[in-house]
Amino acid sequence: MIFEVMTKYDYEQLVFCQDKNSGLKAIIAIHDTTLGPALGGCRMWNYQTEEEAITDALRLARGMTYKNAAAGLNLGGGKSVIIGDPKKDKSEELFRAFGRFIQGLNGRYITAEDVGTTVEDMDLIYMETKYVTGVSPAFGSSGNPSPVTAYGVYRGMKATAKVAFGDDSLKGKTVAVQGVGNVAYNLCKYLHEEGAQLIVTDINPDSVKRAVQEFGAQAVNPNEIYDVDCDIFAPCALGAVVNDETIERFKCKVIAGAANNQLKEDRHGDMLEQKGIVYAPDYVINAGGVINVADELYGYNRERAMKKVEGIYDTILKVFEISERDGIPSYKAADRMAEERIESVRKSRSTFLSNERSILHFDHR
Ligand SMILES: NC(=O)C1=CN([C@@H]2O[C@H](COP(=O)(O)OP(=O)(O)OC[C@H]3O[C@@H](n4cnc5c(N)ncnc54)[C@H](O)[C@@H]3O)[C@@H](O)[C@H]2O)C=CC1
Ligand SMILES: CC(C)CC(=O)C(=O)O
Repeated sequence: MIFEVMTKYDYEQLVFCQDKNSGLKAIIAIHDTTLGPALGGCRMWNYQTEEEAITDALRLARGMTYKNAAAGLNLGGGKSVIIGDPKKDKSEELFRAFGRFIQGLNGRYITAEDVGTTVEDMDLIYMETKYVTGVSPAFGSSGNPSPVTAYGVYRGMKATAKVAFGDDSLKGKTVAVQGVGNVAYNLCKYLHEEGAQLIVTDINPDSVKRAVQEFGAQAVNPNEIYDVDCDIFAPCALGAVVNDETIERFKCKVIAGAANNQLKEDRHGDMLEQKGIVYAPDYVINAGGVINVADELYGYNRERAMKKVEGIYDTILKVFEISERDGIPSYKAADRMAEERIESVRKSRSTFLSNERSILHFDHR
C-alpha cells in the first residue's frame, strides 16, 4: 500500500526512525529533490494510528515540494513527523536521536519547526546535525519562523482581497480566524493594526482569551467558525478544513490562511471556485516561514529574507493571473506554476556536470 501511494505521487523516500532509549518514533518523508535538498518542518503530534502519521508526513512533504518551487527556492520538498504528545513526550534524548537520523541522510533533508515543535527543540537537533534551520538567533540563525509566516499570510491576504474586492485594504473587513496559535496570533496583530474586525476560535481557551483582550476579537466556539458572517475565512489550525461539509456553510468571499493542506481533496478547490469563493492556495500564501529559514543556508540576512517574503503579494497575484488566463481554479494555477518550474529545472539538469563521482575523476590511464 505504501509503495502504491509513493508511486502515485512520485515520492523519493520514506524513512522510519526508531530509538528505544528516547522513545523516538518518527517518519521523514522526502517527496522530490529536483530543485535541491528537501526542506520542511518537523511536526510533533499525538497521532492515533501509524497510518495517520504516515499519511500526514506524505501529504505535508508533497506540499513542501510545491511550496518551495512556487516560492522560487532552490529546495525540494520534505517533512517529518514525530509521534508523541508535544506537551508530555519531549526530551533532550528524543530530539538528539532525531537529529542523528537527519544527519544520516547527509543533507537530503533539512528540518525546521512545525506544529508542536519549537526553537528550543531545533537547538537540540542542532547538537547532532547542521541540517536544521529555525535554530536560536544566538547561533546566527533566524529563530522562530511563525511571525514571518504571519507576515507572508498578511501580504498574501491583501493581494487576495485586491482580486476579490478590487482593493487590497483590509480596513473594516471581517476576518474569521480558525486557530490563534503561533502564526495566527501574529497575523491577528497585523490585521488589527490595519483596522480589520476579528472573529476567532481555538480549542485552547487561553489563546482565545489573549486575542479577545489584545485585539478586541469576538470569540466563537470551534465548530461555529464555519458559519459566521465574514469577508475572509483564515484557516490557521490544521488541514482538510475545506471539505464537503464546510463548503456548504461558508459565508465568506475569500479563504486565505496559514494552515497546510487546507483542501481535503483537490475537488474541493473546484467547489470553492463554483461557489465564487476566492481561494489563496495554501502553500503559496504560507511560504513566509520557509523563505525565512531557507535564507539561513546563505548566511541569514533578515532584510533580504523579509523582502522575499513581501513578494508573496506578487506571487499570489501571479497565481490569479494564471487562473484567469488558463480558465482554471486558483489551486490548479498554483500547481501549474510550481510544476512548470520543477520540470524546466529537471530538464536543464539532465546536462552532464562533472563532480567527484563522475567518470572523469576515475582516471587510471
Ligand atoms: N509555524 C509556521 O511558520 C508555519 C505554519 N504553517 C501551518 O500553519 C498552521 C498553524 O501553525 P502554527 O501557528 O505554527 O501552529 P500552532 O500549533 O502554534 O497553532 C495552531 C493553533 O490551532 C489550534 N487548533 C487546533 N485544532 C483546532 C481546531 N479544531 N479548532 C480551532 N483551533 C484549533 C491550536 O490549539 C493552536 O492554538 C499549521 O497548519 C502549520 O502547518 C505553515 C507554514 C509555516
Ligand atoms: C519553516 C517551516 C515552518 C517550513 C514548513 O514546514 C512549512 O512551511 O510548512
